[in-house]
Amino acid sequence: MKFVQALLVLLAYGAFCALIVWRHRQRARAAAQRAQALLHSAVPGSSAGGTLWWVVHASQTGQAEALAEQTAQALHSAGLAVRLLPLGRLRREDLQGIERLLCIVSTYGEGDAPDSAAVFVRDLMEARGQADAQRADAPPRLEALKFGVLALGDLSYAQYCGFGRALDDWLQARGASPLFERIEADRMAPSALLRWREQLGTLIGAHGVAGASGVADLPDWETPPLQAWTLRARRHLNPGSAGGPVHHLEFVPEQGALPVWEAGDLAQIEVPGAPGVPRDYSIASVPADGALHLLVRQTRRTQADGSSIPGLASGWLTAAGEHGLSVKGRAMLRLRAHSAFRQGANASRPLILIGNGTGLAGLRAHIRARLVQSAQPQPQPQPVGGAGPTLWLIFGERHAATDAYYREELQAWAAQGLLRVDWVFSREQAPAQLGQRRYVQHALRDAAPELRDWVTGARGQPGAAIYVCGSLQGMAGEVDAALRDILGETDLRQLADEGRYRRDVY
Ligand SMILES: Cc1cc2nc3c(=O)[nH]c(=O)nc-3n(C[C@H](O)[C@H](O)[C@H](O)COP(=O)(O)O)c2cc1C
Repeated sequence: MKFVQALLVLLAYGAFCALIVWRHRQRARAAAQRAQALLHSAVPGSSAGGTLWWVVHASQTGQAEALAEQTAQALHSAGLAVRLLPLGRLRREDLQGIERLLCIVSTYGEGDAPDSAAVFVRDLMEARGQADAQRADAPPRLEALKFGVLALGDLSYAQYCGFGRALDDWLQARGASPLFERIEADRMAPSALLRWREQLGTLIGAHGVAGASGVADLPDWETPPLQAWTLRARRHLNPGSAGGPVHHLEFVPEQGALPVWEAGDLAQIEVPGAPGVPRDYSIASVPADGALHLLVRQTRRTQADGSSIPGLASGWLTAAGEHGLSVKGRAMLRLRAHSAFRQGANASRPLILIGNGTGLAGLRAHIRARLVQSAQPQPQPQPVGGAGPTLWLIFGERHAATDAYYREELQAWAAQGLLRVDWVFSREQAPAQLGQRRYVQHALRDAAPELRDWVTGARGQPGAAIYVCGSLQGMAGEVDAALRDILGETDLRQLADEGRYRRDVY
């Protein structure tokens, strides 16, 4: 009897959990569908005069993009006509006809625009030809435009909110007038996001349709809560390395099933010593791996007396004991969709994956996603041999003996013909070549003809997409220069515009 009762309770609990998961998925799907409906398409609004509200985002890791989706949704729910798109897709002709514009933009590099806005900066913000306003490339005049800017940034950078400020200044210099003072959010500060929301409320109050729902009714506006995850395993991948210790970590949720994410997404982790300042890490696995994998290098901070101690977040993640996270210990974590680095429309293209150091994490997730896909039964027999692998990894580190992370699995996939791996070790040169270190950009230049074949589709496969993950300093800039030389400036720009050149750099 007791057994039956227990079974019934268990079944009821199981059904309850399933319902919660189902409702959560329904809501997430509905939110994604709403955002999709707004993307690139004007939603017919019933506002007086039918003014179209343009909501644009410039985002590297998706925070500005998510806030722009929520902003667009709020306006739409209030009965306003809305168009949502990346700032990089805003054309000169569009801009000249716009009356209302809301910009949510982050800052990267040293006060620069995110990659997706590079076209806008180059073609519009840096346009010369002031002397002759009739010229096609003259900076536009925007007297009819009223706009608002939400600038995302991080106060620890010298050029705080550099791009948001530059965009604001540029719009005003072109004759546009601000609807309200620029709002700056230091590391997504809730107080700043609240001010943005209040400004939206005011705009909606003034322009929205009576009776329509507005900001207050919006679901999913808040950042999703952190969840408790358990560190299931940790492995030191580079003992004896000249570089900082690199660890492979595996997390599973403390309760419930593994949530869904895609290759390219990020995990945000809050470290006990730094509440409210979560750190982003590229996820190195896909859900089919059964756990969330991270690749973390222990960094060191120099103290006032010249001695160095482990970095707050990386130190905690990579050490057990009192000041660290032990295996079976708990970490508070949330997943962040990073649409700019997902496969998206590149799902059936070959991938060229370029990175260094722990940048291998994001690239490994893409490789694993493809292997999971290829392991599933295919409706059509896949072409065997002939055209060769559809994944090409070009990975740079220091020493072959210590720093070839995931060597066994990568080599196994290479042996199966699924993957081409080019290892580039910078400190393996013969003594005579010392001082001429070899990095991924050199490997790219050496393989230029093959790279062109991959990208143009000359191998009998669709043209490849290029993904770069790793350090901005040194690697990403040099890789970009090498790609420009190999493929030509215009073609590389075209690839970026088509979403076939994507970067996750830090
Ligand atoms: C490599 C890197 C460089 C950054 N440079 C700056 C900067 O110069 N100024 C600034 O205010 N914020 C800077 N940030 C912080 C981002 O702007 C901030 O994290 C923002 O919330 C990211 O939004 P997104 O997810 O929409 O790209 C930088 C972040 C990274 C990872």
